[in-house]
Amino acid sequence: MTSKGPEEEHPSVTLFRQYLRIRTVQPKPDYGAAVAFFEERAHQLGLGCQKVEVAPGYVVTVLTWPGTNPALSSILLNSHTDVVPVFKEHWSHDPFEAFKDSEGYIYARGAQDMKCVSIQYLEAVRRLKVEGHRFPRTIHMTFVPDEEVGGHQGMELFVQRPEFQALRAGFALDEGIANPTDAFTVFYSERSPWWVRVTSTGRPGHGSLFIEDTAAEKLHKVVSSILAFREKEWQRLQSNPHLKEGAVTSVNLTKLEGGVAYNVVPATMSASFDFRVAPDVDFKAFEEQLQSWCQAAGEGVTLEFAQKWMHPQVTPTDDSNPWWAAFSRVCKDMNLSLEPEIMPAATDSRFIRAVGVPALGFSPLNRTPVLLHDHDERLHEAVFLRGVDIYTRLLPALASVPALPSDT
Ligand SMILES: CSCC[C@H](NC=O)C(=O)O
Ligand SMILES: [Zn+2]
Ligand SMILES: [Zn+2]
Repeated sequence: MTSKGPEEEHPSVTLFRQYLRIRTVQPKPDYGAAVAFFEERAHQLGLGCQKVEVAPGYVVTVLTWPGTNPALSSILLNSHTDVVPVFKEHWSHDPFEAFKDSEGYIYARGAQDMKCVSIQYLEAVRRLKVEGHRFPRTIHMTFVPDEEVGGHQGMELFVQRPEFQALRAGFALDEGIANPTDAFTVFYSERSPWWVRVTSTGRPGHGSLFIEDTAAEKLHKVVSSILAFREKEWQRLQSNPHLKEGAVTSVNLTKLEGGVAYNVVPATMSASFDFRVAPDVDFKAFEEQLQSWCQAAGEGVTLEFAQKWMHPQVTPTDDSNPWWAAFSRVCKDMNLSLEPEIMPAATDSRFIRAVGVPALGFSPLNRTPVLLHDHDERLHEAVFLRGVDIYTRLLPALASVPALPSDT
């Protein structure tokens, strides 16, 4: 694939690169610049623009293209504006310069996750508007803060607000993950994040003695139980070619804390785990399992949750779901092959589905190595532009889904 010279760059690519240069990087994203960028887009495209401050300094920007039949529920196109931090020394190019190499690869934090999608939505809407189309259903684009740190000051608050209700969303698209093959991955559910800290307390004393009932011994037991469970889930995934990563429960030990000196046996130690619980798990039984591992380790071992998502939802991927029918029909017509999966990580889709709005996680990026959150995150401009084509076909179909019982 060759790229055009800068003077011939496709204007959608130029806009994408402009957005990539806005430093909405955690932990201190420049949200003000992003909001101003989308307000400007609304102005240029002749779209409605609403700013909803869900928490001080956390604004959700909503761009609206009204449909011809306001009685129908709307299509929600969601994207988050923040991006994860970088390790600059590991990048071939400045991650906030949106450098394009001679082959057409654009290097930038957010190139895949998910600034591409925000601009692809906008450019598809622009094309359709320029061509003079109108569709029955209203299309809302929401640009939300805070997803990369859990969405608690973003979509989680927004879905509870009257402004969200007023959008009357019937169906949503949100982010997916790139696929290195010819196929496109589409996510119909997500694993639930459970962040668990196990704290063990025990007898302290001199480091030279055989102290009994130490915090470390008991913590070790819990760690062993949990890592044995991890191995079991890993084997289950490995041994069944039909299972994808998101269909089993994963866990990683991500933090160990405690201790003050080599020769002081500490009274407290803790271990933190990032669990991602598969949607078909019995959540109550699973929590009891965690508690019983703690109890089995001995007295004084407790657990607390830093995240505990309890509302997994599945968006049906069969023709009983008219949104899926419309989505998959377009993909079929365009000869795109789809791989429906459960999202291994957590996105804002979980908040959308939890308030009863069916959602698909879809980033139209095939033939692209998975580089989200990685060094040298990049996207080829041709793949980006193909994604605009795909939304240009998807939006008319979704915004023309005939009236549904749920619309009334
Ligand atoms: C559990 S809130 C954190 C959300 C985060 N989302 C994207 O990476 C994730 O770790 O999945
Ligand atoms: Zn993302
Ligand atoms: Zn991310």
